[in-house]
Amino acid sequence: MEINVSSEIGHLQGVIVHTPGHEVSLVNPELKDELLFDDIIFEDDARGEHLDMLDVFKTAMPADGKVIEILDIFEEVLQKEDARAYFIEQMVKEFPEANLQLVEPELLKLDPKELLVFITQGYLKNSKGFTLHPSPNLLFTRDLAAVVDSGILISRAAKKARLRESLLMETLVQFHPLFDSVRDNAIRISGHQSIEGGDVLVVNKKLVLIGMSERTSFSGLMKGTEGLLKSGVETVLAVDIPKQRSSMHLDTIFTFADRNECIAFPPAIMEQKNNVVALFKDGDSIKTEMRISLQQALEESTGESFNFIKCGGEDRTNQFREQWTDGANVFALAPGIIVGYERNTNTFNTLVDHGYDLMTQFEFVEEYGNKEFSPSNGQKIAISFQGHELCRGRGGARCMTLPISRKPLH
Ligand SMILES: NC(=O)NCCC[C@H](N)C(=O)O
Repeated sequence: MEINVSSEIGHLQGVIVHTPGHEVSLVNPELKDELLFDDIIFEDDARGEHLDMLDVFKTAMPADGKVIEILDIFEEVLQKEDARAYFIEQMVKEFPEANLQLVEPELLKLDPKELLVFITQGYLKNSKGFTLHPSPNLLFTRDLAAVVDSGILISRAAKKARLRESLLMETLVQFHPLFDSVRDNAIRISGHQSIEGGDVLVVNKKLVLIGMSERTSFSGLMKGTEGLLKSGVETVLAVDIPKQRSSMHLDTIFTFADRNECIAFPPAIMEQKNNVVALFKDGDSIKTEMRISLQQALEESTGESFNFIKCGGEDRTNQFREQWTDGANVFALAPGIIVGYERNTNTFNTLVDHGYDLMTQFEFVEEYGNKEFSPSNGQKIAISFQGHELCRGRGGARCMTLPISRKPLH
């Protein structure tokens, strides 16, 4: 499969996901805040909801489309002794407080399956009492990297609770053949810098948005921008967003639904002024220019107009409630074909006002499950799926997906 994503909405052909496993059952109420979950979640239902969501993806994708479970490809990588050694070495280095050097010889002896248990659940067989915290946020594969055109930017998580996922992604890119074409030019963020994939939105191959958020530091943003500008992107729009839990990434308050159509959380996007800086290449350095708003910046950079649909509709309380449960975090399966949590009813009603047909996940699978889904030009469908457990991890459909291949837009 060719790695290529040149928009947020091109027909999905390849996506990396993680269906939640036992690691989510290891989040206890005492630890949930440190582990970035807002509640404890029920594993069986979360898994069922996730698998149902994947059914929708598979229904909408072309016959040769691929939904890839990240632990499947990571297990393949861990068959290689040098990959196991590399990953363990990074873990020892990045988590000095965990004293992993004490169990390094045992870690090196683990078979791939046992190592996966250690990575996801923190549990080390035969080493009594030696545990790390689990990795429940692996569910949000979006934040591990961003494919931009035919390159990849590997995230470096801002929070310790997610840093293990960054090492996993780095190891995947280093060792899995899926990433052969992007390995050598991958953009990497080092040291104390941070950037997370939920902050990176690909408008087109020349234009990328990066959120300056709770999770993406200024130097992480600049380093990411430098790499993107070298790789052929012409403009990065840095979007300053509130640094807070409810909007920890740009994609929690802003996503693309169709050509020139987005869903936005009004208070943090539509009602902000002078919150966007355009970054371009200027010889060997980077030039900056202020922009009045995200809408103006998008329109000026593309020469096209954009329609911003309000997450939660007109009512203020609904805007806040539905942003909290990821109403603004939709995932596009194709231009105008989006999925989002069913519970965000006001957002769905607003989408209907903007010409979307509403379908539940079951109606969509029933209608298109036995035939190839080829979206016609101008067709708009908003597909709702149930995620009452999933949404307690504080992420929506876009957060749970790392697209690696989308058809180019014409
Ligand atoms: N792109 C996203 O917004 N991802 C959601 C991440 C949720 C996760 N519990 C976190 O706090 O990192």
